Amino acid sequence: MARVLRVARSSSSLFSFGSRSYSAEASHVSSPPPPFLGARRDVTKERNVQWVFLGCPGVGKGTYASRLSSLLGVPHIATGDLVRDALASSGPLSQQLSEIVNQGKLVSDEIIVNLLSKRLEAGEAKGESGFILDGFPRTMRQAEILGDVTDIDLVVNLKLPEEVLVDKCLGRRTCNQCGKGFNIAHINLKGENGKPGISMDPLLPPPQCMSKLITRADDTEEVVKARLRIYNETSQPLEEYYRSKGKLMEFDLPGGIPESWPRLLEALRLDDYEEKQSAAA
Ligand SMILES: Nc1ncnc2c1ncn2[C@@H]1O[C@H](COP(=O)(O)OP(=O)(O)O)[C@@H](O)[C@H]1O
Repeated sequence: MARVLRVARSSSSLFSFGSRSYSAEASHVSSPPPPFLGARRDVTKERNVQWVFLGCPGVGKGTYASRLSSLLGVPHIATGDLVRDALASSGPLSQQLSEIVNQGKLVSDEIIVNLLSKRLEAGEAKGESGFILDGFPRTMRQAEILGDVTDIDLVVNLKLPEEVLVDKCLGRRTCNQCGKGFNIAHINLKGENGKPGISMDPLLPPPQCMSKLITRADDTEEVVKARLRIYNETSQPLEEYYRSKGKLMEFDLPGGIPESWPRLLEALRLDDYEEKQSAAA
């Protein structure tokens, strides 16, 4: 992060990110857009990447953000994980969050900014630099706050047909021992009206995880549909906001991981990244 982000909680209607305070209502965009560094830039020579992943629930943001973060050596920070960690802890915040999350609603900007600030601050203390944000920003207000405190290089918007998203959310499973994510859904959507079909094999767990799979409490059909509706309402302006800054990269996933991963690396001009890294070492 270019600047240290500190959380200084003030009154209930004011919250802070970095040196700035925000009212819960007012909205503004301050600094002019930073220069577009983008994916074409040689990530080996500059500071670590500061990227954002946008996309509907179930699109696979977590999977691709996590793979890229391992490749680029930057932390993958998923606000959904921060919320689930806070939910798992005891205390009043956990109770407050569980009601919101289990209805598929968004938690307040104040709470999410506080959770993210704390996570970034802890990372900085450990010497982390750069990040791939997954699930943040989710609202225009969050995007404006983020833009006030740091430069985002690139926003990757992952896309899948809506019909696929619900099935993918319902197929999600996590091993409660190793923490890895899997998906048991078989997707086979036929192409129509000029749109290509899409098929995805399930991502099945290894035998040792099979009996330890858990499903997220908010991955029920009703809650997933509510999350998709809320995402569509709040994401449109975000896409436009980043598009107007020349930072948005749209990426239609062509299928499952085996087809999509190499194409995503190509789109990010990272297809020969590993080779370049070992040549430079
Ligand atoms: N940036 C955010 N703003 C508000 N709420 C958030 C944010 N990120 C995560 N959450 C909360 O955590 C829940 C789970 O988030 P996530 O794991 O990103 O799920 P999804 O599958 O919907 O992308 C969301 O439904 C929401 O309640």
